[in-house]
Amino acid sequence: MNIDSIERIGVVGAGTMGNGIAQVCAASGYDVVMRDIEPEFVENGMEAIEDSLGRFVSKDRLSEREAEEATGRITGTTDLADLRTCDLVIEAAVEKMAIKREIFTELAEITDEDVLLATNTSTLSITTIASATDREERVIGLHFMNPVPIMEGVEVVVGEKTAGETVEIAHALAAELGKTTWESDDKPGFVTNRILMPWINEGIRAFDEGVASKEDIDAGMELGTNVPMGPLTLADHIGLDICLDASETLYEELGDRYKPAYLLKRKVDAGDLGKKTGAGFYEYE
Ligand SMILES: NC(=O)c1ccc[n+]([C@@H]2O[C@H](COP(=O)([O-])OP(=O)(O)OC[C@H]3O[C@@H](n4cnc5c(N)ncnc54)[C@H](O)[C@@H]3O)[C@@H](O)[C@H]2O)c1
Repeated sequence: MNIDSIERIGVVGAGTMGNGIAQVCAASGYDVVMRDIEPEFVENGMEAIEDSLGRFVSKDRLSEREAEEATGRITGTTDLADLRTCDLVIEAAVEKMAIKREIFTELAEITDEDVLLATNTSTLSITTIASATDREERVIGLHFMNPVPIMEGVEVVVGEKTAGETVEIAHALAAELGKTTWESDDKPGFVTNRILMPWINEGIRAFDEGVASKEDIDAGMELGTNVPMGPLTLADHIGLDICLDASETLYEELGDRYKPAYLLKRKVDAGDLGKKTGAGFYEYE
């Protein structure tokens, strides 16, 4: 198995992330089979893809024909067995360990043994998901960012038993989709959500405790720290259920993370205050 042998990609889940992943795969020339549990969810996913491709066409970033061809490469289904001929599967169903494990067990049963199984989980352990299969070395985290067609980054998450070859294919696939990757070990929340979720929760808490209006909390973070969206707007974009599931996993695994970091105190005591002293976490000329 190598990147050139991948022609057909299965996507499990047709929600916010699943339909975005299906879209970028199809727009990059892959045949896609997208599965959800109800016909209505599959239809909604297909509509979201058509709308999104339409926006690319109206901004001259895609021709009408390319958009039509991309849509034509996607088949919707409610039957997981329709993914049996896929060369690689990306799971983007709900953020529940029991459901993901069930899906992975079934995927391992229906697909060829060398097929790579990736999960888009935000926080859950790749190793635990992989252990529901008989091919742990071929299971990996491919954590796309929302909205998938717009965001350039993909986090590659390496489980305890993920093989080097699987990691290589994951990076190569992301590159084929026009994405840029970074790698994380299989630790709760990986790089992104381990840092993002406490930030979102602190924004929600600040609002709840009357620090400022929700508009002013978002404006403060946007204008004050140069992020494109404040925490409350971003939480709405991600989906509050997804944020809660992710936060619960982090809380369960990592506990109270709000005390000043030990390393922060040590750096300050050492006089490494950042750019102004020439060294902080990075070194400056
Ligand atoms: N929303 C985000 O910003 C974001 C970003 C990165 C990763 N993720 C992760 O991506 C995954 C999907 O999140 P989402 O935001 O697309 O959620 P969503 O609620 O929009 O969509 C989830 C979809 O999965 C479907 N589903 C449930 N059980 C299924 C099954 N057994 N088989 C197939 N489909 C099933 C649901 O019907 C729903 O349509 C989660 O693991 C989430 O943590 C989300």
